[in-house]
Amino acid sequence: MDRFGPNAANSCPVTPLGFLERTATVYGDCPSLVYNRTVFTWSQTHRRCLRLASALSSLGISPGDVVPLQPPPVSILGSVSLKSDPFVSVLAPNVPAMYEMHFGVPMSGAVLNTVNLRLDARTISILLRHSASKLVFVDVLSRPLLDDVLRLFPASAERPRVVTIEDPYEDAPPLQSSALTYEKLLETGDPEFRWVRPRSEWDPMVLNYTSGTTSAPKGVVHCHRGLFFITIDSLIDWSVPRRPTYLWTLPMFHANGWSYPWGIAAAGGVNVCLRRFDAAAVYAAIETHRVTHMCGAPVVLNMLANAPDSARRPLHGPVQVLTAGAPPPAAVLHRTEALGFSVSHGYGLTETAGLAVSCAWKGQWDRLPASERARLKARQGVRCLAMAAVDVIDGATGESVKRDGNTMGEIVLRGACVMLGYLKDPEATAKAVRADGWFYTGDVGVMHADGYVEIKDRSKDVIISGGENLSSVEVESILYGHPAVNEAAVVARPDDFWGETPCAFLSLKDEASAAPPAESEVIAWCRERMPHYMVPKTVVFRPELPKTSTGKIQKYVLREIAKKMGSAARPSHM
Ligand SMILES: Nc1ncnc2c1ncn2[C@@H]1O[C@H](COP(=O)(O)OP(=O)(O)OP(=O)(O)O)[C@@H](O)[C@H]1O
Repeated sequence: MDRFGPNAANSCPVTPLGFLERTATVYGDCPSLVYNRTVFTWSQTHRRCLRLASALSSLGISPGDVVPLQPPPVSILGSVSLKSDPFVSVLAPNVPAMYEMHFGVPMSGAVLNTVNLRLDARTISILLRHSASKLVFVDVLSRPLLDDVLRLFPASAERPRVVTIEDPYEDAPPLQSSALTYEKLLETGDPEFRWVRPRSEWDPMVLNYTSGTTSAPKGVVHCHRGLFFITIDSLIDWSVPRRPTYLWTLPMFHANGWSYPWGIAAAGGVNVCLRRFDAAAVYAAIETHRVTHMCGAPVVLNMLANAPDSARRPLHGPVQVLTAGAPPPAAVLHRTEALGFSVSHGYGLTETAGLAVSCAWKGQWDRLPASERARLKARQGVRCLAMAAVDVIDGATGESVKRDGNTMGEIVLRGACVMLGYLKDPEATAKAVRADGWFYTGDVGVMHADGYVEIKDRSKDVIISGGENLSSVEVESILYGHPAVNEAAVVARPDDFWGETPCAFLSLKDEASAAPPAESEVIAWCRERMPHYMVPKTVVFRPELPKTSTGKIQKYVLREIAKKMGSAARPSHM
């Protein structure tokens, strides 16, 4: 047999950036993006992204061998050298420029860093300095936030150049005429620019900081190859057809919107951009644009399911909703599906750039009662096609746990979309990506007999009561079934006798405010539905539960509150 290997024709680096050119050829006249009254076609989006790449490249950002055809006027761009640190950060909601940057920035050879704009100024200033960003794009409404961020830079630190993204639909204080704006920058770019292809598919393409749910955010770096695989996988796994109408309810700054900016381009779909949203805005956008697809954390499903009648509109047809990012309680899935949404559930991390595992649906499950369907759908599922493997392993032995849906272990993953590593943090990288070939997620789960994985907790959230490991997620999912409960989070409260006991923090639905349940009622309700050791011994009502900027409940904040409560009085009845 001949010995074949890679050759010049089959080993060109893969990248999701190439999807744009193809889509502009096929769907050039079709709408690519809608934002208020602004509508672009795919050929316009393609040219705008090339302009952006060209303009950035003239700032000296590209690897050095690309000469811009029309050098921009120096007076507009000033002088800035981005050669040594090619990170370009952006602080913006889901507006057209944010979408274009997912192509235009890496097409210039730079690495895109989308910063969560709900973070506080201190954290953002740390992230910008950590990534040594030399250029920051900022949404016009976030200018005051960025000013605060820059004020926190030490006097000796180099400040990034700022480019403001204006918005004709928003009232914002006028900018100085000398200010560099996104559109001015684009005007300097060449729409025929030959974009900078990666020299290797392992070249970094994006940097994303994790949500900071369990600790300080970590800078996750992904390469072209990983993003190419996850993008294609995300389309196949969710069965996204050609030309979907996709509503941007998931922030693009959250793990690059699970890689759907590139995915919707690949499918030639319409990106419906929303700067801000609530239930009424989402229902209205679905009706106006005849949305077919949208993504959101379970908190978004909860918002849709618990929306007042005045905010709701009947759905025109099937709307596919993909949820991930936190455990979706079965009760919330059930309620959302009852409204006509077709919900798919997946699991992923910033470190996998999107969904690596999904609850692949089996036809025979359609015949089950709705509550049973929701229970099955709340499981995280099986590996997506492009992933090599997922397993749940015992921390001590490194062996797979029993497939009994009961034995807990750490969820580990292997596949092309696993990150390159954490920026400037070799220690954390080595802890997460180990020599045994697994990426350690830090999530605790079980493997069911049918090969489906289910998350039981994050390792830091597991409650150990009387020596028994107790899944806070399981208790929460039952609490979500209580008719008065809007949101539930269960954390450990220290206990002199049991070590820890479950403490439930609840926010109630608006309609329950007239006759809110008492703590004892909730406890009694739980005792009828779960083993006694799992029943919360304390119930705390709050108007709202604290959340991270990506909508995840901040359990560490609640854990601190529970810790301060000290040990509960020793129960006599257990
Ligand atoms: N379908 C899901 N069900 C349960 N949990 C999920 C699901 N999808 C994601 N998660 C949780 O979200 C985590 C990934 O979230 P993300 O990458 O946004 O940062 P974070 O882990 O919240 O923040 P940090 O790592 O800084 O604490 C997973 O490790 C898991 O705990």
